[in-house]
Amino acid sequence: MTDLADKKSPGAEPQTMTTGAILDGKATAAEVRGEVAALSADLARSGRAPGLTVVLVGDDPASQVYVGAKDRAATAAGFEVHTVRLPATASQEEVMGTVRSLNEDDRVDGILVQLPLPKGLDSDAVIESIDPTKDVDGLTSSSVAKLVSGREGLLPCTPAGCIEILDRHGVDLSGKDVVVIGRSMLVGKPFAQLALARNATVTICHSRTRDLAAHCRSADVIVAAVGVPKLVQGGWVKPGAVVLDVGINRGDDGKLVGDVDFAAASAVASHITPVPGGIGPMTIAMLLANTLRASAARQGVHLEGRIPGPTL
Ligand SMILES: Nc1nc(=O)c2c([nH]1)NC[C@@H]1CN(c3ccc(C(=O)N[C@@H](CCC(=O)O)C(=O)O)cc3)C=[N+]21
Repeated sequence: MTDLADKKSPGAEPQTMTTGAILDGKATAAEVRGEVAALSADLARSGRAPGLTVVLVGDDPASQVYVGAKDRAATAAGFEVHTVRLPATASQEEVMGTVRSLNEDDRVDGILVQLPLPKGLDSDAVIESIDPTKDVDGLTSSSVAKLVSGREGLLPCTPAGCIEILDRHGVDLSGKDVVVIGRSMLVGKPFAQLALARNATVTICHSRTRDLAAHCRSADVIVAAVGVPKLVQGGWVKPGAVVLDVGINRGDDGKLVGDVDFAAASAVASHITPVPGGIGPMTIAMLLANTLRASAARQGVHLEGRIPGPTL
């Protein structure tokens, strides 16, 4: 964690405003990945290393970048990683057939189908075809049902990464007013469920919300996950609030920008995640943790309690 107050030049006026601490997702994710790598080595000694297969359909440039990052991180953690590449013209049956053969492959502990799929493919049906015990993205209806009903299961990686970075910095959600901006199945809805399980009071805002700024101004924690560059302004953040920026928007200059105006929000927030270097790296770290968990379960090895990441 970097305290912004440390960056003052010598002799500067003492800071009277709330100074935000940057929640360093890159460093926190590295810590998680190190723990996963050590457990992965234990597992490899007693049986075999965790196996992750990523299914990439088409040639979306952003997806190529993300899949490359997942592959490198999983390889560095000692996993057996494979990427199955299918052309953008692949049929529904070809994609689902690929998933079914991975379901039956004993060396594959985790299956991740990179989203979004090319137009014309039914991604819900593809996701549903994943064996729930191998659903390291936590997106199948089986995983969603477990999350909503409070039973242990594989949690979606981005929301899990949000909780994990808070846990590792001593930020407790119990009793807090949490505002989630965005209602996607990948982030907004599952994060709201996790925050609820941590006893937060949760409001989910979306495109039809009448006064988003007012909701944000009253929030103790803001989670921005809509994909609108710099939507959350500094004046929307209550002094001392916690801000998690899940937005990954590519600007015209090619640079990444989040859903939060970081410069303005970081002056008032108590803790804030940057983009890049915030929730993105945590997402990948949680994918590794989920794959490790799935692999230990498949191999009948009890690592529970030692695997990083939130549980219900
Ligand atoms: N089935 C599926 N599961 C996913 O989890 C999934 C997906 N599909 N489709 C796309 C989104 C996006 N996503 C990211 C993961 C890491 C970074 C990440 O590490 N970003 C770096 C920067 C990377 C860069 O420079 O482009 C950072 O924020 O610091 C970003 C985005 C996972 N997703």
